[in-house]
Amino acid sequence: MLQDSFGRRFYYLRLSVTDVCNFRCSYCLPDGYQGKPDEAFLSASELEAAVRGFAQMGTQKIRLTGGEPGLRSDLPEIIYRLNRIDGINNIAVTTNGYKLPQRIQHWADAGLNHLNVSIDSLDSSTFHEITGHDRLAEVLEGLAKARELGLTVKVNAVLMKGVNDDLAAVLTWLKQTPVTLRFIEVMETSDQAVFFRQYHVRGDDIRQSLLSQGWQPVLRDVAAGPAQEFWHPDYAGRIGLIMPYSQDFCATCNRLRISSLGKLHLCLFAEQGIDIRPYLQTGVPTSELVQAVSEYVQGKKATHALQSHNSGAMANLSQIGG
Ligand SMILES: Nc1nc2c(ncn2[C@@H]2O[C@H](COP(=O)(O)OP(=O)(O)OP(=O)(O)O)[C@@H](O)[C@H]2O)c(=O)[nH]1
Ligand SMILES: C[S@@+](CC[C@H](N)C(=O)[O-])C[C@H]1O[C@@H](n2cnc3c(N)ncnc32)[C@H](O)[C@@H]1O
Ligand code: SF4
Ligand code: SF4
Repeated sequence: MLQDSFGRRFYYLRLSVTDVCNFRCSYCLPDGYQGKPDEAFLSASELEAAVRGFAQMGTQKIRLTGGEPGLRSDLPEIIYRLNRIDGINNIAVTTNGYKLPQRIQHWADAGLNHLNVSIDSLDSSTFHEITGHDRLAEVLEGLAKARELGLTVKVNAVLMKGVNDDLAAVLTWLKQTPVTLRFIEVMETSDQAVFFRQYHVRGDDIRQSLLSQGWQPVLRDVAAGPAQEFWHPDYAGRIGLIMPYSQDFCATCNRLRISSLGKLHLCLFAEQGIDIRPYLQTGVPTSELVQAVSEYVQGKKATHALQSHNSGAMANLSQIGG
């Protein structure tokens, strides 16, 4: 089992399948995608080779992210291939929900079991303002379809002071809607220092408010993401908080990341990654990947350095998929 020098084990692998995105979220790509859309992103067979290796090292859960993973036309094939690998029991996608009603059936047919959809506001004009797209209704329709297809569905909302930090509106929605909505504290990246200063708000006030209203913490699974989740007997949905600025956030880190160009990153805010693409080629034994990763992971740091405004190489989260 893959383990770092602090005894943390890695059950969860996040794969960015593209860094291209069609949205312009204010906290991520406010001017839209600026890179080259024809970069050589890892192919379905390279992704499969990577996941075979990581499954041998104890990975149980794969999340496909981006950029916008839905822009990869071979996403159903990728899901299908990864889903058949021994040891992998969870395949998840994080998406902005663009054309979700048309796409979700294909993803579900390929074996997707979990879907996280970014919905920063349940008000359509605020959603439009944040993302640059007037598509809230489409995204909500896709989300409902995903639930009908039996997927576990979660919603991500990046918490922004004065924009979407109204807990009451979210609670009204969760009363009847059986999904988990997670507020994510906005994280500072090198492109977005000014935005961060203006909009960052701590999730802890929401946590206190939830506890005082009878919400109770949910126990985390070993392969769970970083959210602290809460449930309430009077609500169909749950609420989660992702608070990277809170103490000990990184103590339970159980995940590694591979960028769309094949670099393994030990942390979302690492300075660099190592190129693992050479290990993913036909004829290269999986043991070579396993050895390289097992050695590299020993260099994983205890925590990020966001408190000192150091975001490592992270200009924006679309580079590696959050
Ligand atoms: N700092 C930090 N933020 C993270 C980490 N993992 C997830 N996040 C943040 O949470 C956001 C939402 O993550 P998702 O892609 O929905 O995945 P997840 O939270 O692991 O999802 P579940 O597996 O469903 O719990 C990411 O885009 C990041 O903004 C992490 O390891 N470190
Ligand atoms: C980078 S996106 C990639 C997947 C897909 N495009 C989406 O938006 O769901 C993954 C998640 O990162 C979150 N995110 C992006 N930039 C962020 C930031 N600076 N701080 C916190 N979360 C951020 C987004 O809200 C989204 O939920
Ligand atoms: S958060 Fe996701 S949808 Fe929004 S710009 Fe970034 S990558 Fe695109
Ligand atoms: S910031 Fe880095 S160390 Fe901390 S939880 Fe995220 S990936 Fe893990």
